[in-house]
Amino acid sequence: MQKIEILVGSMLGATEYVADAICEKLQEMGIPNQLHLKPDIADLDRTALWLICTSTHGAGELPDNIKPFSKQLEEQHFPHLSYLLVGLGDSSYDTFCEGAKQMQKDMDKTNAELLAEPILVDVLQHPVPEDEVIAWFESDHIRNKIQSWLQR
Ligand SMILES: Cc1cc2nc3c(=O)[nH]c(=O)nc-3n(C[C@H](O)[C@H](O)[C@H](O)COP(=O)(O)O)c2cc1C
Repeated sequence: MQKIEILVGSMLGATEYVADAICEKLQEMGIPNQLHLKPDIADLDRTALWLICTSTHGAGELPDNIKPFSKQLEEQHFPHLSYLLVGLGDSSYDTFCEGAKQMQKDMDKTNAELLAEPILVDVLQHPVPEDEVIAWFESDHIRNKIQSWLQR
């Protein structure tokens, strides 16, 4: 069966909580999945759907644990790969969710297909970001996208 690879970029753990919540949801749905807390191209299944969850740190930078993966993407070509993107950030920074936006640019360059509009969660408005992300994940729009990907 098709699987979902969950890639996490997190500095302080908030995005990891979000990824854990998605993992639980996928378990309930009976969809095989794997969590990657230190994403590395060599460990990832390229036939899987990738769900990339990342926060932003520094001045609009990716978290340290996912920076090497972003670098690895420079040499990749993924014309058959699909992915979803979840960003966490704080709107008091003028570099709101730049990490997730950077990740989207990196993935775009590989020719991977972004399956749906990314969700960018403002932790200032939503102190429990996993609630927002799970609502997005369970929306008809995202469920339908995942179901049609699974049936490909
Ligand atoms: C030192 C520091 C720098 C940050 N810089 C940004 C930023 O440039 N843009 C943004 O949208 N959020 C920024 N944030 C907010 C984090 O992205 C937000 O708190 C997020 O929930 C952290 O998730 P994590 O615990 O998974 O790393 C920053 C937070 C800290 C502590």
